[in-house]
Amino acid sequence: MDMPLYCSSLAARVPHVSGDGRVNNKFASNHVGSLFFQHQNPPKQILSLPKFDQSRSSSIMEDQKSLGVASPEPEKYYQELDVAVRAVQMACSLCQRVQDRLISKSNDQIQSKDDNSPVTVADWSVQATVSWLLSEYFGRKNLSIVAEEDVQKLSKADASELLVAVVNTVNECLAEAPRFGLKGPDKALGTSEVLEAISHCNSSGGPTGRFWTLDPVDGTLGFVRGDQYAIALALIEDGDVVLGVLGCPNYPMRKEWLSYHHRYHRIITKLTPPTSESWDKGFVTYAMKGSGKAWMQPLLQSNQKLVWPNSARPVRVSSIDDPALATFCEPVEKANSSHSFTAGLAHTMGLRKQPLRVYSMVKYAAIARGDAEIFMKFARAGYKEKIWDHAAGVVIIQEAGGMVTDARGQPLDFSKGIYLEGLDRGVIASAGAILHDKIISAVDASWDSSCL
Ligand SMILES: Nc1ncnc2c1ncn2[C@@H]1O[C@H](COP(=O)(O)OS(=O)(=O)O)[C@@H](OP(=O)(O)O)[C@H]1O
Ligand SMILES: [Mg+2]
Ligand SMILES: [Mg+2]
Ligand SMILES: [Mg+2]
Repeated sequence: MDMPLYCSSLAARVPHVSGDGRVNNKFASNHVGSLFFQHQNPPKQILSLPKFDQSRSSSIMEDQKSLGVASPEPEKYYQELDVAVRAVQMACSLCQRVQDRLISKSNDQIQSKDDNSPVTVADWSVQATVSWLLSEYFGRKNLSIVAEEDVQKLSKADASELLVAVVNTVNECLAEAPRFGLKGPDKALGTSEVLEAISHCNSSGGPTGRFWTLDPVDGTLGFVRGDQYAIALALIEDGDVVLGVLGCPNYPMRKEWLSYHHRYHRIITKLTPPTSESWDKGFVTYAMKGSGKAWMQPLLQSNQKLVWPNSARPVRVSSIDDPALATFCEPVEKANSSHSFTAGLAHTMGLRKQPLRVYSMVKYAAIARGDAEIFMKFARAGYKEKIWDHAAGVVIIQEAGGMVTDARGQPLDFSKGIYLEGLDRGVIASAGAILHDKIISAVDASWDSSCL
């Protein structure tokens, strides 16, 4: 039986890092477990690290060798991965609560940004919560985060109700931190602390050093429609995505329900709407670059405590390489990706199944866990893809055995700031090289006659 990458608990002793980045040695008292070891020479910000199981590490490294995967330093990112998975679990729980409220009563917690795209209490609240947690664990001073949202709208005079809703949602979520094995604040955060946590995520990334990238709610349109959405967190070092964590709170138990759309279900799927019990399954999937493995763990239920590895199991891409048997997914909105172009590609390469149109990076998760074989996105000319919309999904698919490139077969470049600069035409993800080559050839054959 495969084991998750590591199985220590972060929960035992956590340094308290104050707002200005100083560690004040105040350890959490309300944590579960005690599997920590003390570093001989503690690094500046982090005084304790999760216990690293050396015997497990060797077997991971052997697995990697047999897969031909170059092994990086195995324990380098374990603490980051541990905090990131727990933070995304918390964010999933936050989003589920907010989505339930949004769906049950229409209210003004859905706003439009300047580009007319939606943003909600959940987008700002997740960004504040994850930013606050990362600051606590890794020190605010050296923490760089590139994330989607800013405080412009929230800081306006007429947004006071919205801001109160965000502050309350953040505090409601952070109060639950101990259940997820993390330390929350000693007292509820004030408005300025919440705004500060959101606006701290204003890094612009780049080719050197380490930064996180966060899409607090990816597929906000799906989120407000009660449909699929994802929470995406990745760590990028010297331009490479080294960790990816994707929370998919509405991922259904049966993959057929992925194509279920609340508004159109009768016409499109002819499936009976799933009950909330079976619909709201969800999971968090994650991977560390070079490990040769990707994992998924179920969402924590309201009566549970997160005990690592929380029943994690490995995920692997599909072995299907015959286009006639493959399923491809793409964005729901035509405005985000040309459906007519992908329909032409599908015809050219012999894809027979109907496209699976799903909101958000859930599409990346679907490929990683073998529920679909291809993801394609061809945005209109002039649109520049942002790093937070792809980083987590890319490393998870790659470690699960799949491929992600642009339409020239080049890797996506996360080293050029907030955009995927130099992206050739579109993003293609697949379960393996045979399908991938066929898609790239089909794009080449169809591109000149397309209107993109
Ligand atoms: N015009 C245009 N073209 C291409 N892409 C765009 C465009 N506008 C927005 N976006 C980005 O698409 C993200 C949502 O992607 P999805 O795959 O979920 O699209 S869809 O809603 O299913 O159609 C969405 O992410 P979120 O804003 O986090 O939802 C955007 O970053
Ligand atoms: Mg997004
Ligand atoms: Mg978003
Ligand atoms: Mg958005």
